[in-house]
Amino acid sequence: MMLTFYKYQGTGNDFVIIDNRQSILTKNDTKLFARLCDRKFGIGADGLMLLELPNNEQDDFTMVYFNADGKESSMCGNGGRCLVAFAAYLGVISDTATFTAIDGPHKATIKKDLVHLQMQNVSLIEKFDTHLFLDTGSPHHVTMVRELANYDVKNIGRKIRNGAPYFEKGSNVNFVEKKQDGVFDVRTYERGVEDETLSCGTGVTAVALSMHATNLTDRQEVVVNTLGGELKVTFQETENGYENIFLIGPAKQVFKGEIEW
Ligand SMILES: N[C@@H](CCC[C@H](N)C(=O)O)C(=O)O
Repeated sequence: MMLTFYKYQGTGNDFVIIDNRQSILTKNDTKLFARLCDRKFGIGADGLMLLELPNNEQDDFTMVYFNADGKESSMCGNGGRCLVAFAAYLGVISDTATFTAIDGPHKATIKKDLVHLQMQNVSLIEKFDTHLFLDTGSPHHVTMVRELANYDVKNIGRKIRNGAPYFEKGSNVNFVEKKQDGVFDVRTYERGVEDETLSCGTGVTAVALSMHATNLTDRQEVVVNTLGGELKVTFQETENGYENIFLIGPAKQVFKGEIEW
């Protein structure tokens, strides 16, 4: 049997997307998802998403996200932006979307080819001597480094991801360098891909909030450069933490295809 799929990328974080409104696949098809994400034996991607029917009257669709290892995971910011672009391509939405992902409800708008995705509020940023830790829909360890371009993200990231206090559950790990006020470079080791990816949207969001929380910028509009391109994060600091957080950037369809399954 042939399965129709779509390939999308958001600043180089790439995804297989399947229109699952007819429930052709289930969440238990984890071996299939891992095979489709495999860069040698499948299509190749950092993750896979199912666009499913909404579970309530407000939503346009439901987002279900799996890492490249085939396991369902927490929120994917770049994935969410790509799924909004896919929903527009399908005609499920025009230029605004309301959908639910594993971390709760999201709103998004498409403006001039950029997807503005609202992320969950963040009330807790844990500060340690060497790093910060926060959850922006997915868990993120954020640490400042020098000479980011030459940094061994894969090996040092893997060690932190597997070490205390994260162990098997893991964390994504972001290495950051300040470029100028309100502009930061980041490279991310992603849990579930178990490698560096070109970009991580929840990671970029975590970096922007962390930089503000540690006074490395007082701007509430932060530019974060990833290896795959530029993302912007806007937010408001309130007495409850950070609210009205938006992750803003491009999301492009790369190709459509069919694969035997
Ligand atoms: N690439 C993502 C994050 C995907 C989830 C992550 N790998 C995890 O398991 O925590 C993004 O753009 O946010």
